[in-house]
Amino acid sequence: MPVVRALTKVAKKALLAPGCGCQISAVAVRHVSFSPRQVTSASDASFHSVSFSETDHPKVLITGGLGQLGVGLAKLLRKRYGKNNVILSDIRKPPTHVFHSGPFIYSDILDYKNLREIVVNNRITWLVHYSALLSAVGEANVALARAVNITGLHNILDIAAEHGLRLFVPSTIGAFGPTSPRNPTPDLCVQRPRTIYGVSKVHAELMGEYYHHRYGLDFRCLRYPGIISADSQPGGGTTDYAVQIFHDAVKTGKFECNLKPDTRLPMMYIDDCLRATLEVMEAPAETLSMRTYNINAMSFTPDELVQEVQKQLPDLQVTYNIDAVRQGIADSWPMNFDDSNAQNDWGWKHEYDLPELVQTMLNFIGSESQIAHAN
Ligand SMILES: NC(=O)C1=CN([C@@H]2O[C@H](COP(=O)(O)OP(=O)(O)OC[C@H]3O[C@@H](n4cnc5c(N)ncnc54)[C@H](O)[C@@H]3O)[C@@H](O)[C@H]2O)C=CC1
Ligand SMILES: CC(=O)[C@H](N)C(=O)O
Repeated sequence: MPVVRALTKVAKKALLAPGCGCQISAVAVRHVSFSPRQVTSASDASFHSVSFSETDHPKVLITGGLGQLGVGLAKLLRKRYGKNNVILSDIRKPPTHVFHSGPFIYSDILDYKNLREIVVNNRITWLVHYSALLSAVGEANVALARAVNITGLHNILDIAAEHGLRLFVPSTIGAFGPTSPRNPTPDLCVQRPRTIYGVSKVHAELMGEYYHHRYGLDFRCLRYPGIISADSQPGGGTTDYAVQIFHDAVKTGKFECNLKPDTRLPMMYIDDCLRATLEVMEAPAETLSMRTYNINAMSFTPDELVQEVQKQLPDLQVTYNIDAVRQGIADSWPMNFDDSNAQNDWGWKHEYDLPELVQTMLNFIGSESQIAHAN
């Protein structure tokens, strides 16, 4: 079956799925083979370039891949689809071990033509779009955050639509604001975030869903909680304290927390986050009643985290020096996340709660620091 016809069939099916805005299906299906961006070559203007057969391994490109999450995701996907089928990209220079662990390529998401060239030359079928400025660094540089998180996303959406890619874009607890229900926060509710990061992520959710309905783009999005990892550093967010505490506890026995002790936020261990990403990317389209899902694991305050860490390291000393910007952001975010739709639709279930998280983090960082001392 020619690819455009097949895609039209898929788009029709998607449009007829529950929650899909069926009343506009005739219009949307009629437009499914048009590219959202005017391109110079007529051959680029439809979904002809790459077709993804379910029996093949996907060919994956990860943007912003040198941040907290990208290297871990590449490792997981390479194990599953083969080393050369997953390309990491970023604008930074990769550390030696990352450079030697599989394909890496320079890609600035603000350079549309370069991005298109990478997708075409490498016959990319899945795109995981991780490039972003996070909440705290975004507030410190709004113009750059707007460019990377909004203009960059437009490039990604257009390239994904033109080349028939399956596109994953993460959203965040930061896509909610002070007028959202905070305990728990459901998938569908008021979203009026007060950070450029949150505004850009709501924009990404809405644009991705619009391209899905309008052009048949296979857009998939998870709203991540704050992610906690041992072997990668966070990139300037509000939830970073929950990673830093482990490093400081092991290395110095002292930790200065920049959020108030009773600030409750949803959090997740990185292995759960990356597995959820893989699972939603592999989920059959017909199981997805929505295209943007909350995912949840645990929820804790700095005080609760400190108490759990002190069960292992009783001498840990903690002081509080509140960062007004981060505290303001945290006070506007969800305290608990409702992920029942992800559980019901594609079987999401987290594995790590607070005790397992703390044990795993301390084991990892403790053994790393022993190795460092021995060398
Ligand atoms: N880490 C977390 O706790 C959470 C992360 N997320 C989302 O997951 C994604 C990945 O997050 P992290 O790895 O933590 O972010 P990060 O801040 O650690 O890494 C982002 C990467 O984007 C790259 N980048 C910046 N400008 C770029 C450009 N013009 N072109 C290409 N790359 C560019 C940076 O060099 C950096 O390596 C982001 O979209 C973030 O919003 C969502 C919720 C929680
Ligand atoms: C929860 C996030 O999106 C991120 N970690 C941040 O704090 O900005």
